[in-house]
Amino acid sequence: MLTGTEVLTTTQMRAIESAAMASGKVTGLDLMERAGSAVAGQIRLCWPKPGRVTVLCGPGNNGGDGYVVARLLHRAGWRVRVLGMDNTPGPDAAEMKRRWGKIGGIGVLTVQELRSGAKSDVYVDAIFGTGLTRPPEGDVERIIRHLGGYGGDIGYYLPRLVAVDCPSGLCLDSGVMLGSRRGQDSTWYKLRASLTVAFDSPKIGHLLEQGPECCGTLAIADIGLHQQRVSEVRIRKDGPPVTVVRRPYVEAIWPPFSVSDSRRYSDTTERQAAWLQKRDASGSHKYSHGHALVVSGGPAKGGAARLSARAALRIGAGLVTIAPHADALAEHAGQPDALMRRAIDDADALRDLLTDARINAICIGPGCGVDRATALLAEALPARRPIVLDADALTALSRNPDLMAALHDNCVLTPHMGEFARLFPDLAERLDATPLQGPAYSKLDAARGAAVRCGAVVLLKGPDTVIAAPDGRARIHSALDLPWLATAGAGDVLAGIITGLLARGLPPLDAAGLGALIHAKAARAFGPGLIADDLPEMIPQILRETA
Ligand SMILES: NC(=O)C1=CN([C@@H]2O[C@H](COP(=O)(O)OP(=O)(O)OC[C@H]3O[C@@H](n4cnc5c(N)ncnc54)[C@H](OP(=O)(O)O)[C@@H]3O)[C@@H](O)[C@H]2O)[C@@H](O)CC1
Ligand SMILES: Nc1ncnc2c1ncn2[C@@H]1O[C@H](COP(=O)(O)OP(=O)(O)O)[C@@H](O)[C@H]1O
Ligand SMILES: [K+]
Repeated sequence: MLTGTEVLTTTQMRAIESAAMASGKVTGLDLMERAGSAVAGQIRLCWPKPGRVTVLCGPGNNGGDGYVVARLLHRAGWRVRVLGMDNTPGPDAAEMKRRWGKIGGIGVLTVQELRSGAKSDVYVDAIFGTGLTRPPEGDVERIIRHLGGYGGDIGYYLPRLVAVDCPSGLCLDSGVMLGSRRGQDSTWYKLRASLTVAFDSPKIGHLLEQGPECCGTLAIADIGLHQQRVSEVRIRKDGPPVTVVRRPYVEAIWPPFSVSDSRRYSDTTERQAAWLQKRDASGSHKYSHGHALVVSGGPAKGGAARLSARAALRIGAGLVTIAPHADALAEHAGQPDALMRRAIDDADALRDLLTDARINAICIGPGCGVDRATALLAEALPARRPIVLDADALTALSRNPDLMAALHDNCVLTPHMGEFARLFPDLAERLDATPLQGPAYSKLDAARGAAVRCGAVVLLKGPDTVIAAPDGRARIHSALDLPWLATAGAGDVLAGIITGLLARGLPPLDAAGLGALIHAKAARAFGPGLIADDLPEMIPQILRETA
């Protein structure tokens, strides 16, 4: 269910590039020409009238792409200034530098040089790309700070920064600026490109943490590496052995803020849409769409679970039962009438209820209370039914190693960062450390590490939601355009949507991925002013619009 676009690590990208070259069908120079040509093409699409451009070229192949951009924009009538480094680049970059050298000069890549002369309409950042290994320092650091607006005038009115592959300093495996403290509004530097042109596929760092904000609009250019998008690679007889490691697979199911081609993301087929809308022949009566049980808590705590239950109903679970403590049963007498109610006071009562094998998905945590969640999880987990653990259930887990050990691959954990840190403190600590080396430890690494450790699907919530399965498959859902989704109860609704999808029979990773997508689409469709109660009510519209 749901096809996103494949996301690569920088190692995978390099392996694909090497395999392409080893196949003899393409040279490094060809790829560099195509990459530079894609960037120049995007610049001309965005700003058709030739103007002044400054191209900043670094020491490696990213810089090589920059020299191509300079040559092609010059040919298109732009007034081009190039600043580069006095270095010994690889042969392809050296050749592109030489070709540019026949057309124009190369200034020194320093802030003084950048500030001298006429201002440009467009600045092209071709300093570092996938080869960044450590925080920028020296002249390069000063240039990046300057471009980021901390160093002077250019940054403050620099609307047209175009990044080649990524804004320099961004680690494409994690989405953090190397050397910059995570999670804080960095006083270090933060480049904000208006356009980033990357090659073949998005990389992890384009989608996570600071990546989307720094990249601006993300355009993914096809540079003809399709033949390498298979796991088995044929090598020329005399070529070096190349292995392309392409599994486990990571997918982006929603693009960050703004991409040039959003059709690459979150496709549902006609058959999947029909299933979501119940137009197919999958069910003839309510039980064929499953029976979800949403465990609730004691008196005055029922709102959260009711949000979950309402969402499970709206996403199409055939039946939903809310199960509070008997003392709170009366509170649940109101809307929606479609909801069934059944008191559960203790683990014995839950065991009785679970003798009904038709209950095929459970949601536990929202408004449940930690002690109650602890007791009921001890009963529910060994039943091995699909189950979503959120809120108080996650706190219960973090306090009870026995419960943690009882998790299984039908479980979906939905922690936000605070809950994640309680559950997996060592992983959270690694994430919190200032990244000084690339590839930096990422949210994806953390979610995957957690999923492997606990043997369950882990959905780490945030503006960039990462979902990982114990077998290594993962999905990334970036929703930076939805700050209004950070509202009380939004997580309870998400837990309910996922529970409903589990009840309808989706496997846990798919239920979590599709749940995150529908949840965000509902928030996007409602817009600012959203409260969590609005989210379930938007689901019918989202289902209708699913193509
Ligand atoms: N993959 C593809 O399909 C294609 C890739 N292409 C392009 O190649 C780019 C990758 O090129 P790349 O590997 O040469 O690395 P790049 O980003 O230029 O930087 C590496 C250089 O910087 C240096 N360096 C690193 N950190 C540093 C620091 N903090 N401060 C100072 N120096 C630092 C590092 O030196 P070292 O770490 O060895 O000391 C090395 O010299 C990729 O982003 C894309 O634009 C396209 O041309 C064609 C298709
Ligand atoms: N800035 C943001 N932009 C987009 N989505 C966000 C943002 N902050 C949080 N979210 C999403 O909102 C939901 C909040 O869930 P949670 O933290 O559990 O809140 P609550 O416990 O109040 O329900 C999650 O789905 C999360 O991914
Ligand atoms: K760059």
